[in-house]
Amino acid sequence: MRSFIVYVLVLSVDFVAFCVLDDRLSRWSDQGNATACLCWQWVATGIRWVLLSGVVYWANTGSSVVLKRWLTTHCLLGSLFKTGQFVLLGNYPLGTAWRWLSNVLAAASATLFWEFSCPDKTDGSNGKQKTQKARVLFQRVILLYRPDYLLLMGAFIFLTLAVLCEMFIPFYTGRVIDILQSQYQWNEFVTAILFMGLFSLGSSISAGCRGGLFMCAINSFTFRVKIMLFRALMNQEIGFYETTKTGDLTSRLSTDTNLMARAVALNVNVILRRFIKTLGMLSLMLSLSWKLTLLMLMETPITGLLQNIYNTFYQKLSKDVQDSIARANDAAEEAVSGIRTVRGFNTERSESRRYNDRLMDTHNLKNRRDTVRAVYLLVRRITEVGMKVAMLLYGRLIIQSGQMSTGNLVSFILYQSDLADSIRSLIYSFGDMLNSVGAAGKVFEYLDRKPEVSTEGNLQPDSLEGRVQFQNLTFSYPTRRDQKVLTDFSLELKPGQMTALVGPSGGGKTTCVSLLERFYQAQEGEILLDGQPLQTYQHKYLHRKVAMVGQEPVLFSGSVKDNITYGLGKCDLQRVQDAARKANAHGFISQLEKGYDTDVGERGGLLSGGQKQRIAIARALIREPQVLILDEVTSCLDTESEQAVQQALASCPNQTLLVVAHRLKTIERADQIVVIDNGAVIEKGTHKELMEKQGSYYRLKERLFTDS
Ligand SMILES: Nc1ncnc2c1ncn2[C@@H]1O[C@H](COP(=O)(O)OP(=O)(O)OP(=O)(O)O)[C@@H](O)[C@H]1O
Repeated sequence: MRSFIVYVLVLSVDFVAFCVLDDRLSRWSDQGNATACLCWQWVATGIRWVLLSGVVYWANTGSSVVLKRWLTTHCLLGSLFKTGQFVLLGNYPLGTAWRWLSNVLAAASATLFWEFSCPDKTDGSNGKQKTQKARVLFQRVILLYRPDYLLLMGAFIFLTLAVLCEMFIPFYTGRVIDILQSQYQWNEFVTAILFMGLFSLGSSISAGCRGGLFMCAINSFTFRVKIMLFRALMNQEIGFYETTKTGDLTSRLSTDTNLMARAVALNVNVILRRFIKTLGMLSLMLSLSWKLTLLMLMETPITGLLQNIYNTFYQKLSKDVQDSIARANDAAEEAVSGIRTVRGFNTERSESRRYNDRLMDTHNLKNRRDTVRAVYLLVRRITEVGMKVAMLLYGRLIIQSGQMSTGNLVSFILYQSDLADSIRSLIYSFGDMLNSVGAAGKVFEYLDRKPEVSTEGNLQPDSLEGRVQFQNLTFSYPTRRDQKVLTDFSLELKPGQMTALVGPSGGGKTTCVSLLERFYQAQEGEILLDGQPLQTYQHKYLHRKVAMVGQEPVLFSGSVKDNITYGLGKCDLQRVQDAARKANAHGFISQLEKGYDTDVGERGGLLSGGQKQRIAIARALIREPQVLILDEVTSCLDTESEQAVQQALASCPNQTLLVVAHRLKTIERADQIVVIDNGAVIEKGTHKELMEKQGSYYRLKERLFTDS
């Protein structure tokens, strides 16, 4: 309400001041002294500005930036407008009230333009920080381009050449028209045509070279960044993958790296090209007619405002479309990768519906985005036509007064449409560049991310006993920080001994294994291997010495041999076969069509669950680990295979063996059975001891192992 009163007060004071000052202005005008009129106009502007600022200061409206800007624009614009009018026409065709109203409207649109195009950077630190961040990101992208500087430099040279050549084509078109209109000399005409042809050819060749070099630079940049990003992602801890959506990661790798490459090469290409062209064309246009140029430049703020409003809406909607496409892709990927479950539960229709709904979202968003674009194009065309009409009318005037030839007007109009395109494209590319730099920000976020579970240890002792101590571990998963899975958990695994973890489902057995594999970092306590904290060991060394076979063994596409030697590089076949024999896998592998060279299919899809499990065991055994972890491995194995595997494991007397098992046979022969429930050890001992005790293990045995 207070602001409203202030605005009304300011407008009233302004109206009175305007009337009084305008009276004086009219008198100068009546005397026909245009120069004195213009000078008085500027003096009046100063007086009004001081007066209105005084009112705002007196009303103590705080630091209303919009009001101050409006005031300045409101006072200044009239004078600027009239100066332009004076320069172009030299008279004042409007009455006092109309002039005041046109002043108000012009100032309001200028303020709006100001607000949209240059959001306040001093108002809050946010805008400033954003710009600064964009600048830093941009610099980083440029630095990443370092290996391609030569290509970029070549591209920029061709860019400049292409633009220079392009600029002279309309000029010579106008000349040819002028020559044709006069009693021309044949050689004059041929020379003009020849120049036009030469400049066209030069522009095409240079543009081609420029495009090629830029594309080369972009491709090589994208290739490098993708590799860097993938490497950085591979180093992240498991928790990172649990908290980040797969769709996000793939879109960083595919879309954002491309956008980032475009940020510099394509946008800078466009911006520079357009900038050089704009400057060149402006100087050529000024030389043709500075009055027409001035008139034409009046379109720029309107074009800028339109483009800026459009960019804001369009970019937001484009982002929404991207997100919705990612959601639709997620739904499709989930259904395809879980097709067996989908079929098993007869959910084909509901999965199709889910995908359909998400696609529908994308479709609606795309429609909205395209409508915004259509409206923008319509308004833009109307503005363009309006400006063209104004220019032709004014052009007629100056041709009639002999200040310009027809050919020059044709050249000018050709330049004008090009210039309008250049300015629009400059504004768009600038917005797009900021957008692309935003994508770069997301890529850098992952590139800079330090994994929470460090892999930077460097301890690699020659011999390892394999004594593992879990010391007072407290742990909760990154996705559920408030739910403690292990509380003050302590346990020792002795070398040469087999420890079996048992307990009700969800008790925390697999969590212990995951911590020993360093998939996660406990919040409190630590795990020692031979008395040294696990994180001090070198990453590669640790995973050679501590090997695990998980609940659901994952194989990668490739041969059986590739999968067994996974991560070891070259290994001779004998070693591979020995490991396969220990895992009771050699028999079935030998019967496969190509033996160890047989392809296992994507994720090992061409093998049975038990076969995959045995290959996974062979993959762990070939490393001859000092600590071997088997997490419910035997669940997929038949009794015969299980016995064979047990025997093989018994043949490594010094190995520390940690087994999570549900089969009594596996557990019975363990040196130590540990019952885990609710993230804590509730009972410990040999099978015999625990049975005699008739505690948790005894009850668990009754409940869980009766099938054995
Ligand atoms: N990645 C995860 N993120 C969040 N919570 C998890 C995760 N994995 C397991 N949990 C939770 O941690 C608890 C312990 O799970 P854990 O897998 O260690 O149990 P378990 O004893 O191995 O069970 P099971 O015998 O069924 O395999 C459970 O409550 C489970 O829901």
